[in-house]
Amino acid sequence: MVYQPATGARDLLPLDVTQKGWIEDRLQQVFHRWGYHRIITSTLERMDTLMAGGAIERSTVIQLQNAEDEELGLRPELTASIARTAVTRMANVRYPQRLYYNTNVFQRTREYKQNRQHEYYQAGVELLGSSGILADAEVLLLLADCLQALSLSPWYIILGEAEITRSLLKAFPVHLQDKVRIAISHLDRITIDTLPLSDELRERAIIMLDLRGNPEQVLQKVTSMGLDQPLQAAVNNLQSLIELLKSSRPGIEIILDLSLIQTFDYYTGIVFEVVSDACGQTRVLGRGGRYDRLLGLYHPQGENIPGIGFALFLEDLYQILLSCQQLPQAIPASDWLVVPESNSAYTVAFTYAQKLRDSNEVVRVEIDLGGTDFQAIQQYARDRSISQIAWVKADGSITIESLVKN
Ligand SMILES: N[C@@H](Cc1c[nH]c[nH+]1)C(=O)O
Repeated sequence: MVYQPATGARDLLPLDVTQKGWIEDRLQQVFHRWGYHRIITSTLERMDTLMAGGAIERSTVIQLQNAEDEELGLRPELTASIARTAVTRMANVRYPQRLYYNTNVFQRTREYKQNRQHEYYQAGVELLGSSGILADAEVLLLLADCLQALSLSPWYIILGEAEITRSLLKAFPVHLQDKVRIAISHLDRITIDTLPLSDELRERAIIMLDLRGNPEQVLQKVTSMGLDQPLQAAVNNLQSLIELLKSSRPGIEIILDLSLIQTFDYYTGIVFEVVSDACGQTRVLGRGGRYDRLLGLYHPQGENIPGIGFALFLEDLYQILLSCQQLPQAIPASDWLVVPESNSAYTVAFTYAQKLRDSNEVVRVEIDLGGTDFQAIQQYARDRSISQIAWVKADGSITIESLVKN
């Protein structure tokens, strides 16, 4: 019998881990440079926590049952868990809180008409306790820094605003809102033409199809739709944010898309995706947005604390960086192979290897475990790109052999 991993689960081998680590290290450095601290929440959550935001479909969660008969699920994303932790476990902290994570998530997808479970990795940030465009801009500029740290140009941000989009959709009959939304987000003019809408509403849907592209033009178009005062204020806010981003990071590419709707539905302000066209691939590398009512759902007194964040998808980053040939092609080589030349040289070999390890924080030292001859040991060291062999004799004498790198 061959033991397989669970369907959709994955094992990462040393080279995969090296390559994933290369991405994670760069992202983590950026998160640290912006003053963010890592948080680790539980992989398992109660289903009611996961679903509280009303954002997660039960069927997409991999569920478990424990002895206490609690309904549990594997987290499909991190924002709900971090919101829960923040308001229950970090009750007396000062805001803003700058948190980041780098971890696995699980989502059940219905590929090939089967229920398949899948494990993915995400790295992201949540900035809690600040509303307003300064916090929005911080998170988007931090995202830009992440992309730069991975040298993934060209890339652009697709920016939307959940509240504006929701308000624009409210004009449509409730039972058609979803259809209109999906048609708009798929640029599907044919569906819009065939839906039972009044001429005025059809006209509105067609204008909405066009609310995507150059920010200045889109803002002008939406303003011309005759918005009420709160909606116009949200549009003005978006305009100020875009100006701030453009002046703080000249050259940043933003596509404004007021039909952008995210999978998770807890967003109350800006929503965004980051897309890269680097190395002949177009990929959505991450997404996020502002959620000012989510923490209130978990707060014992229902107090609302604003939040904004994003998640980057490590698999997509990996795929695009692989085609850019930017990822390490091998696992890190050891620096030393310490070879006891006889049974009585074991102690000396361990002592010498330890001395090497203690001399330098990043040195990698292997011990030869015996059973092969001189030539096989040299061949092993060459194959593994080990740069030096220390031949150790029982009398304590050590001969160092440097291998020329090929
Ligand atoms: N958790 C969201 C991304 C996000 C982080 N913060 C806000 N939004 C997702 O996985 O899509």
